[in-house]
Amino acid sequence: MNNARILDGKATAARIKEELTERVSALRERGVTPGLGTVLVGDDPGSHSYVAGKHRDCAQVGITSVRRDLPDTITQEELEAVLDELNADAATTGYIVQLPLPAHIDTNAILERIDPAKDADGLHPTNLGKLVLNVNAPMDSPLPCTPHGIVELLLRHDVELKGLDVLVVGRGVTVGRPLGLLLTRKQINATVTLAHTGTVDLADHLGRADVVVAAAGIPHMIRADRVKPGAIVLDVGVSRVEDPETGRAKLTGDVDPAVASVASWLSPNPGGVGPMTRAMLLTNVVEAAERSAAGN
Ligand SMILES: Nc1nc(=O)c2c([nH]1)NC[C@@H]1CN(c3ccc(C(=O)N[C@@H](CCC(=O)O)C(=O)O)cc3)C=[N+]21
Repeated sequence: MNNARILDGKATAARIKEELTERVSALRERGVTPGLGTVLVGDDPGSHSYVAGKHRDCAQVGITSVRRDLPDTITQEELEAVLDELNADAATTGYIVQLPLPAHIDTNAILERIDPAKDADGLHPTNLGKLVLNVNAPMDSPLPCTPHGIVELLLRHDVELKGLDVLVVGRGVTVGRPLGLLLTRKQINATVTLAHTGTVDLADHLGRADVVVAAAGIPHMIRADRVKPGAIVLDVGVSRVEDPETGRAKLTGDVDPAVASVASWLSPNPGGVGPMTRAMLLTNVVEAAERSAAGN
C-alpha cells in the first residue's frame, strides 16, 4: 500500500540546524551573537506552541532569543512602538511577528514597520518585492520561511522540479503566493498553477499536476482518488481538528493519509514542512547576522 517515499522534514531540519550551529559559533568567535525576537499577540494555544518551538530551536543552535508576549487588547500604536523598540535593539538581529494578528490590527502596516534588515520571516514588502524582482541572489535578502523550506526539502532529497507542472493550492501571503515566485525562478523552472477558493474545477487541475503543494488549511482536502499516480505531494496546511475518539484537538494536514499509496514522494504533516519552516527562520537570522558582520 504505502509506496510514497517520505520527504523527511524533521531529519532534514535537524541537519540544517547542525550546519547553522557551526555558522553561529563562527559568528560568535567574531564577536557577533545572532538574536531572535518573537512578537506574539493574544493567547491562541497553537501560536503559543509554534513560538515555543522557535525559542527551543534557537537555544539548540546558539542563537539568543527574546519573547514579547502581548495582550490581544493591544492597540496598533502600542504594537508599532514594540516593533520600534526591537528595530532599535542591537541584541535583536532578527525578529518575527507571529501571524495571524487580531482583526483590529492592520497586519500590512505592521509588516511594513519591521526593519527589512531584521525581517526574519521575509515578509516585509521590500523583501517580498526583491523576490518579485528576482534580485535576491542567494543570501542578499531573507526569503519567506515556508516556501524556502519547501524548496530546500525537495532539493535535499534530490527531487528535481524542472519542467514539472506544480499545483499550489492556496494563495496566502506566507505560503502560496511567494512559493509560486520561487518555483518559477530559472534555477527551479517549474510551471506553476496557483489554485484558490475561486478555482472552478480543482479536481481537473489535481488530476494533471506532477506536484501538489497543499496550503489551504482545509483538513484532508487532497484525496487519493484525485491525485495523479506518481505525483509528488507536499502537505503544508495545518488545522486543529477534534479527535472523535479522545475529544482532544489534533493537528490535521490538508492531505488525506491515503495519498501515500498513490504519490511517489510525500511530505508528512507533522514532520514535513513545519520543521523546515522553523529551520529557514533560523537560517534567515544567521544570514542577517552574517551580512551585518560583513558590514552590509
Ligand atoms: N509570522 C509568522 N511566521 C510563521 O512562520 C508562521 C506564522 N506567523 N503563523 C503560523 C504559521 C504556522 N507555522 C508553523 C511552523 C512550524 C510548525 C511545526 O514545526 N510543526 C511541527 C509540529 C509542531 C506541533 O506539534 O505543535 C511539524 O509539522 O512537525 C508548524 C507551523 C509558522 N507560521
